[in-house]
Amino acid sequence: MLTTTLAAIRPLDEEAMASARALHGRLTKPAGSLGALEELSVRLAGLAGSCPPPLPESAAVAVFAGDHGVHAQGVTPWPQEVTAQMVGNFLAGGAVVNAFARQMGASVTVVDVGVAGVLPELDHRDLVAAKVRPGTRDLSQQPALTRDEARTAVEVGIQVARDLVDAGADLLLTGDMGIANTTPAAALIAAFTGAAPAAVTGRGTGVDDPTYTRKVAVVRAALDRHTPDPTDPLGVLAAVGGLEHAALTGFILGAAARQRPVLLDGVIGVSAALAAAAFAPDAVGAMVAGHRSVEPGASLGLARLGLEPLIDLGLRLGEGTGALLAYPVVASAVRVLHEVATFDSAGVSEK
Ligand SMILES: O=C(O)c1ccc[n+]([C@@H]2O[C@H](COP(=O)([O-])O)[C@@H](O)[C@H]2O)c1
Ligand SMILES: Cc1cc2nc[nH]c2cc1C
Repeated sequence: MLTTTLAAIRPLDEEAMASARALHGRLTKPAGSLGALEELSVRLAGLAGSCPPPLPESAAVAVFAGDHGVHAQGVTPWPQEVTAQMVGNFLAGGAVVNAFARQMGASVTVVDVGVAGVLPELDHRDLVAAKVRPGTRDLSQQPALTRDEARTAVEVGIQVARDLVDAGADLLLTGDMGIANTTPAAALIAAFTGAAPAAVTGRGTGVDDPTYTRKVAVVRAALDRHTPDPTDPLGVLAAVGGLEHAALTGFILGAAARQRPVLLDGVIGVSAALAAAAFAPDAVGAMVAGHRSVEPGASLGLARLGLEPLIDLGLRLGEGTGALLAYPVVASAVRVLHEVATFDSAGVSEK
């Protein structure tokens, strides 16, 4: 499934992009006046292979949840059981992602790809039960996952993307939940960019100074132990990744293979995007950076991918919340190509 997905990922369609650029030049606005939205809409035309590209009308967030053996190293102040408890909160509709999704008219799909704790007794109809294993191993001591486990998690993400697209989703949004998951995200970003552990490691849920120092040391120790090879993305994900990071990698690849844009949320989505780009460089064409997380690794990773985030509100929540806030910006960028009059049709004089 991974191999066929990678084979289906194509470069952007240059002809559709040229048409979109030409159309922008005829619309009733000064050339370039929509800033980043213009190039975004051009790219989406290239992804869809048509101008205008389809207006996104059915956005779907997938929140991939997993736990982390590295939690044992004291890299976060939160107890591990919060991951399972928040999955319960997502299913009950009580989390920030649910509130934002209702605001934006998006669906929320919760995927248990590796929660260690016991999920609360709830209506689980909205839960995709795809646990690869109950949490990763401690990446500072041993590989977090076997290659087989990492591949299985990637394929969970591909399948979720396929199922959402088959059900009518035309825009996919990354979401994540996993106490301690900013530690593997930092390690992945360091592995793929070559940046120093201190440059990519952030304060996650809000760690104090001693915890931050420990977290940087843990990321450094993991990289020293495994020396992950950035040209072997499955090996990197297995050594220092997480189950939700691996599944998100597959989710992004699955979106790209079906020519659907995928809006990246925070640092976990960005770390997965780097892995996806290592599998298939053309997958970057499907990626849209939703927002700039305050995690330093997120900015570093986006710069490496050549992506500029659409919004910057100082968020560091995860769940898909930053991606959701950017959804109306993406839809507006495309709507311009569908609805705005040309100078000719509206009888507006050109300069
Ligand atoms: O999206 C982000 O950039 C982001 C930044 C900081 C924290 N988080 C969320 O917080 C959790 C991980 O934080 P931590 O400190 O336990 O590693 C996890 O559930 C993430 O979704 C997410
Ligand atoms: C309460 C809580 C909610 C979250 N949502 C995403 N990560 C989170 C981490 C915590 C701790």
